[in-house]
Amino acid sequence: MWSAQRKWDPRGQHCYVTGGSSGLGLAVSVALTKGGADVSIVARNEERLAKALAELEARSFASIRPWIKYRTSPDQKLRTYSFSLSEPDASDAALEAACRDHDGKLPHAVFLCAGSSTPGFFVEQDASSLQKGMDNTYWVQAYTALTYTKWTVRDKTPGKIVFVSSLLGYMSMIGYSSYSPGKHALRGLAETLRSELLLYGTTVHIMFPGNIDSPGYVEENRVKPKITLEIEATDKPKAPEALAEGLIQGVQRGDFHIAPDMLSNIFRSSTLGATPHNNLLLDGLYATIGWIGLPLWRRDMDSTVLKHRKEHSDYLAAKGFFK
Ligand SMILES: NC(=O)C1=CN([C@@H]2O[C@H](COP(=O)(O)OP(=O)(O)OC[C@H]3O[C@@H](n4cnc5c(N)ncnc54)[C@H](OP(=O)(O)O)[C@@H]3O)[C@@H](O)[C@H]2O)C=CC1
Ligand SMILES: CCCCCCCCCCCCCCCC(=O)[C@@H](N)CO
Repeated sequence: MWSAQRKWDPRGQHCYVTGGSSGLGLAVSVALTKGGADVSIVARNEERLAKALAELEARSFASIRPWIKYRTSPDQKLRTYSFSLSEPDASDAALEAACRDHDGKLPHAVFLCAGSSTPGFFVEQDASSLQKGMDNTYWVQAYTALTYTKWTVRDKTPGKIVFVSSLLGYMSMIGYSSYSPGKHALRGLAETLRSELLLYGTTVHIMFPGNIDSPGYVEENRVKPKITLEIEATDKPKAPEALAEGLIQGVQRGDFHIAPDMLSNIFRSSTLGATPHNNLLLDGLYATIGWIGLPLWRRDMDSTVLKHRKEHSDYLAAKGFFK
């Protein structure tokens, strides 16, 4: 048969979604619930977790089965767990709690959507804010991946790990010194694991989305430098639901690097290295667009930054930076 591998089907699978109480993670949780999966959501804030669960359990009077909106069966287990995933012990405890509710069995797949961004100028950072940056990009996903890998190997069950990086895991620019490094680090981790976890039959994916129209995006924009906002304006935020669909389709196609839109594909194809292609022909096309377009874009961005010198200096002076 030509269609050698069957498409991944969430039905009946236990999916563990970190950051599932908001934005992309919530949209992924909804999509997986619609797909018939058991969904375990992990995040910190209990109120938001409760709201997310209410959303998953929402009823719709428009559907043929008027009491159910997303569920495909009354047997689906939809659960939430409050843990801080930037701590190693709490990450283990969260996974353990979700296993406990599934007869001790590990999730079939982990969707690592948790993360956050606090943009700002590098000169305004300190050791603690840079470390927090790594906590909220890299460690918040890496600890779970580590424990999940150990436990699946121990149980001799193959797993599935899906990381969420960002366009800022392919490139970077002014304002992202506390965020972009951790998102690049996730790429390095995913690349290592794609290779190493072949030993155990565990599959690894990583997505690189641009701006997401999420509560987290609203939050980060409150502190985002004006110049960063200006440069980013090209990348209109996308609906979490559309990106969640792109994420799940990418997993189903077996893409290692999941690029949910044109920009993501351009950056992906321009920085492939030894990363597997998604589509040899199209990747060549995207790389060509990038080869021409990216240097022009970067030159334009550099001149925008340079034009901002005076305003930036005034800003630092007003903050008392020079005294
Ligand atoms: N927003 C954007 O423009 C972009 C975002 N991304 C990435 O996509 C992912 C989703 O972003 P977005 O949809 O904006 O998400 P939101 O900021 O809307 O939600 C983030 C989720 O992660 C949880 N979370 C954050 N930190 C922790 C932690 N330490 N422990 C446990 N849970 C945590 C939050 O819950 P709680 O706070 O209650 O713990 C919440 O459920 C993130 O990894 C983000 O970096 C990538 C590209 C663009
Ligand atoms: C032909 C080539 C054209 C290139 C145009 C490139 C435009 C890029 C815009 C930058 C978008 C930054 C997204 C940040 C997402 C993110 O992770 C943050 N929201 C988190 O803080």
